[in-house]
Amino acid sequence: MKTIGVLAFQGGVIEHVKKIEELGAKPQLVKKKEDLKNLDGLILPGGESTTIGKFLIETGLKDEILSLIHEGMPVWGTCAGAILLSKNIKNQGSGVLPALSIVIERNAYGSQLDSFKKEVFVPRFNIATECVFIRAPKIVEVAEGVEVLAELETPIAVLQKNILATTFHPELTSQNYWHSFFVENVVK
Ligand SMILES: NC(=O)CC[C@H](N)C(=O)O
Repeated sequence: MKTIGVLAFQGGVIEHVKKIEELGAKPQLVKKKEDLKNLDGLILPGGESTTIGKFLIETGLKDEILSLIHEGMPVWGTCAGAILLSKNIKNQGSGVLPALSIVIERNAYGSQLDSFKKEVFVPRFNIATECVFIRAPKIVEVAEGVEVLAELETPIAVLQKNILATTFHPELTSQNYWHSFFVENVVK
């Protein structure tokens, strides 16, 4: 059985845990270095990227996770998680786990009130998936080697080898397409 970690400092943790269980994999809450042992993949949930970033630095998890990602551990950042993974945050330097070759802009759709839901067709799945955007970032540039999996004017889901990032929250819908893509195809 695959074990999928969920970074559990803050944000949409429980929703990801439920999806992992639904798919028959084993969730593992990650709060300290020991929790990273024997993971097949790791999810960085949405929340507030600056807050989660501070926890990553204070606990020393930042360096551990970054080296695991460089060694090929599959990782998926949703919303704030995608910001943490970005090599370039527009006007703000880089994410705390700068592994993904994109430029991302925080809160690019406006305030909490500008949060929205949209069905977006995903060519790789050949189906439209429901996407929930909450104070979402926008991916404004992708480097060569980064595959765009879904777009809503700008890329909203990208894959670079073992790194998946979505600017929306699939864990807040009743669908499992994105979780099963991560667990079955990104985690091997
Ligand atoms: N839903 C989310 O994860 C929002 C991300 C948040 N706006 C940030 O910049 O960290």
